[in-house]
Amino acid sequence: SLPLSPKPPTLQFSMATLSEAALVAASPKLLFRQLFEKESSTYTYLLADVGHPDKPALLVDPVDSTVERDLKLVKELGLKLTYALNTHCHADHVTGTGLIKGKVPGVKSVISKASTAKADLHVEAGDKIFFGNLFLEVRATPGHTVGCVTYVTGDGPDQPQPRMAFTGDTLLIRGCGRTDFQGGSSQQLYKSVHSQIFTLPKDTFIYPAHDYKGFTVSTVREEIQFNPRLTKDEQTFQGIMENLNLPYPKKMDIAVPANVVCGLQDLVNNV
Ligand SMILES: N[C@@H](CCC(=O)N[C@@H](CSS)C(=O)NCC(=O)O)C(=O)O
Repeated sequence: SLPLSPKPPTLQFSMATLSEAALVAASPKLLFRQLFEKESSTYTYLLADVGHPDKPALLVDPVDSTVERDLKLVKELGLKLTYALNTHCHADHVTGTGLIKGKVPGVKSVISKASTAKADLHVEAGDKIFFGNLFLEVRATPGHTVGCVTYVTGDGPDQPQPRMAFTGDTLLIRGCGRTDFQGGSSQQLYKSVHSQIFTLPKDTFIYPAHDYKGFTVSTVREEIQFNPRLTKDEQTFQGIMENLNLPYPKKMDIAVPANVVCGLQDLVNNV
């Protein structure tokens, strides 16, 4: 008789084989897009409740130079943009929130109260920003700037699972925001990340405002394990932050004054 040929291996994919961060947040209602602005390596996020008849949407951290692209996408997808949010007063690029307000009547700009920047809505820890039946919860995460917040998708039966945290510059993938200007404090940043982000469920997705190495998404579990700065004890972390020796952002002198007035330095009355 013929020798039995070995059975070809069957292909098996399990949750354990795939990187957790490669999975997309599961919600039949949430439309989610991650958009990139190359010059400042900034991520803008579009979220919408497509289970709601109006398809209300919001943008997190839009950039002035990519507003046209973002609004074209919003239109193509038939969404109704209701909010344009900033995680903080950015120092490296001009926010797109002011421009968006001028182009889409009714959109409200949002930033933290602690930022002292102009906006239609000033949020604080614990506030909820609803778009349709979905919402973002506000967590105060000062340290990169005094007014930094992290927006986290809601905790509830109809909200996206796993949760998603839009961390701005507080927590970057395998990094974190610098703490050497705009009221920055490495002590505060360490506390913010450990108390407000690392305490979220481990499968929570981390979506930062920047990435300089080509990463797109991480999870709380991954950052607790692999973040080269925030896995250290607080004293070592402070030493790391004091010795980053990063040059100031090239656009800082333009960006900060513009962003305190919603990105519209010359049109203060329109904010
Ligand atoms: N080269 C860029 C600015 C790069 C930079 O400083 N990034 C900030 C966030 S934007 S204020 C940061 O916190 N970086 C942390 C890090 O470890 O890189 C430019 O000129 O715009």
